[in-house]
Amino acid sequence: MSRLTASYQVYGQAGSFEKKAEGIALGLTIGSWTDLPLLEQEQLKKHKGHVVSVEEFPQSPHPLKPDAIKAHIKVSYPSANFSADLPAILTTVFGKLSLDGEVRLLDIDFEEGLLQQFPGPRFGIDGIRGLLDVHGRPLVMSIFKGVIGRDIDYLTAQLRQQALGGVDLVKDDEILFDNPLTPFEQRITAAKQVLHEVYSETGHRTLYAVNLSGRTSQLRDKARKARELGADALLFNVHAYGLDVLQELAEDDEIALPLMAHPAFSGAFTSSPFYGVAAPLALGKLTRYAGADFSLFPSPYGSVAMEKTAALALGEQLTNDSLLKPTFPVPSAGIHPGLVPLLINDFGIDSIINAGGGVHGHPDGAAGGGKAFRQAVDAVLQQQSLEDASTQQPELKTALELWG
Ligand SMILES: CSCCC(=O)C(=O)COP(=O)(O)O
Ligand SMILES: [Mg+2]
Repeated sequence: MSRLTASYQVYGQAGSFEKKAEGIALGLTIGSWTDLPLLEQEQLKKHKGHVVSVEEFPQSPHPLKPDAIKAHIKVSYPSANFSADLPAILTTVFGKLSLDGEVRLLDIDFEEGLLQQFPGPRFGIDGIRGLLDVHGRPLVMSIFKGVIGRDIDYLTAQLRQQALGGVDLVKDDEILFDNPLTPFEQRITAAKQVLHEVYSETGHRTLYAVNLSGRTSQLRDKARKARELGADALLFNVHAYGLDVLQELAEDDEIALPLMAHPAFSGAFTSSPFYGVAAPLALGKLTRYAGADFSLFPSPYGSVAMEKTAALALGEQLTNDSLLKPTFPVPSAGIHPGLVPLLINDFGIDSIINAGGGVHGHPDGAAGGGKAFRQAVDAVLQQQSLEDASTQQPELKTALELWG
């Protein structure tokens, strides 16, 4: 019978972890069974969790509890216990356990048969590159900024400047919801027109990811309408809605648009070193399994930084060999052109350089900001230092003078 294996981090006294692990394996599956008649025990055994391993780390004491050390526990669960969907899987491996003191879900290992039940990205990295016809370099994305309370003319003017800067994608800020000044459908049609104009003038193609928002029951129809209107991609605050909602959108052939997962709200359950879910699992593996073509997350060196090993592991989960297509890693927040060499070094060419303030805050405006990023990318690919490249590239020079 196939099984699913979950890895946990716990703290406790050395030597206490086998019992703790058995408690999890039993507690999350058949509960107490020892007092039941033999026949029933046999029947229930098929459904019991198994302790796979227990590893103690005496060199990692708890920072606040003198007696406690860290341990990793692995428990496997029979797939007969759950249906093949993320709500059932998450409830099985970390349902009530998530409420039971200092325990953190580090990873879930899906066997191939179970993994095949998940869609993964519809487009993946190659599919997105194909839409843009951009290969061999990281993509550059910018974010609308300061458009709340502004009308559609303001939004399209800002979009035009971003596209003229040569960025490959522009996304809504995740905090722009449906509103009377820039309604969802009008954003799509107006953006389409502007981006077509820029393409006619310059030959440069930019895609726009509109924020799919509102009540869950409306999302499918809104997303289908977006497709009818010619939307390029959908931004989605997946962790505010839940991964299964993303999966529903990803599997819908009448939507069939690239899906961009925003990390909003995920810090609430990924940030603690003691509780919650590890970011590489939540924003990496599971976001990919549920069907995101892009996953945004805090880079290790921007304004909202994620610890570097976690950010690198997250990028790895999005792109490693799998039955499923890879998801574009989008390390974000506080990004400026001076960080491009680090970003490419850490996340590779198959990643997206994403900036809001680093584009709009450029003294030459958003067009200048976009150009500075593209110039920084070209310099890195030509193995030139940004300083050297900036002698020939005025927008990059200005950005480096401003942000370093
Ligand atoms: C925390 S990752 C999400 C990035 C994001 O949504 C954003 O608005 C970043 O803006 P910035 O001005 O920091 O580039
Ligand atoms: Mg944002």
